[in-house]
Amino acid sequence: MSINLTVQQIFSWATRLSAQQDYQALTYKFLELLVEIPWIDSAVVYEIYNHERKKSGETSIVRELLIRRFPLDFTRNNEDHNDLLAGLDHTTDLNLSAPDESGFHAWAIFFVRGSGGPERAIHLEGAFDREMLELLDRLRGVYRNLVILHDTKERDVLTKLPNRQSLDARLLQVCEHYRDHQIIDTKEEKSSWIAILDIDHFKRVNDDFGHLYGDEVLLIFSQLMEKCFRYNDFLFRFGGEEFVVILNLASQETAVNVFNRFREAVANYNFPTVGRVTVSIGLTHVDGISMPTTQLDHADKALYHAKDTGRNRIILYEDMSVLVRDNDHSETELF
Ligand SMILES: Nc1nc2c(ncn2[C@@H]2O[C@H](COP(=O)(O)OP(=O)(O)OP(=O)(O)O)[C@@H](O)[C@H]2O)c(=O)[nH]1
Repeated sequence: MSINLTVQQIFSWATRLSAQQDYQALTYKFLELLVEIPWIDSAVVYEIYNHERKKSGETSIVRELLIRRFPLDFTRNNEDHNDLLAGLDHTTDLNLSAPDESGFHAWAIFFVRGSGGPERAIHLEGAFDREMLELLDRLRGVYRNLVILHDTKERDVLTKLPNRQSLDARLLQVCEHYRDHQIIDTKEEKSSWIAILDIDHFKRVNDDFGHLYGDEVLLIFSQLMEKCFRYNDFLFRFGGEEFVVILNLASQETAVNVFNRFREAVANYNFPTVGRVTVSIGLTHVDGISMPTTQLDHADKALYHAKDTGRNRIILYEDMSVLVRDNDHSETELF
């Protein structure tokens, strides 16, 4: 079997991959190019997040793998990919099935690490000999360099969560989905919700303890988010002490409960040196009619109302009276 990929082709690949605007486009293009290779039958990318969870009532921390298949389908419940990646050697960059009598491997998994974002696993099926694997490793190197570049651009430096720029792209995708699949009844379990989460009196944390402790609060806060929300929710650092969550596959009641649970988790957490911290949350339904900026504006109005009415609470935009919405608007404009 001949490899049929020349140096020029690899160069053209690298050029096409580096022309992609973001991580999503890059990974779509990478998978598209891989399956064009005749000796590759299928190609899938998985994102692997290492989550540490404390079991309730126990003090020991359990490391739990969370694996997302690319691209994440937020309209479906978690598919469990842990089996696929269990038993692999995570200390090397390449795992292989046992070779057949001609020396070909039926599957190969290449890891991509060190980007600051999640670890990626490229799962290839087909028939691979040593020469092909060497070539694939070079392609992995090209992809890895570009993933590092995009993760640096699309993720927040401190918390490693996707940043504001990533939110804009993701929210547009979610809104477009609901434009085609409108959900009017918010009791529907298939709804999505957008929330802005703002740490209360964060200026005081900085003023009383210094910026370094402030940063530590932000970091722990982001880790609590990762522990409390689910596989198919999207988390972002919006900027400063503000974070955004797009919660998927939830009714109104579930959404309010989930955010309340998170609010309590923050209020009950003993932040090192700083002690107790609380969070206010403004929440709204992704309705499939409004523009993404309007949805964010609604969540922001609800957040303002939560701040105005005592903090450490959740306000649902849909529960606010028109009068209160308008009042908050005038305040928003004043500041
Ligand atoms: N340590 C740290 N502080 C930050 C960062 N980004 C923004 N801040 C600080 O966050 C604080 C936000 O303060 P305000 O907007 O006045 O709000 P607040 O004190 O949280 O009060 P409320 O939101 O009304 O409860 C400011 O002091 C910013 O300097 C950061 O990356 N690290």
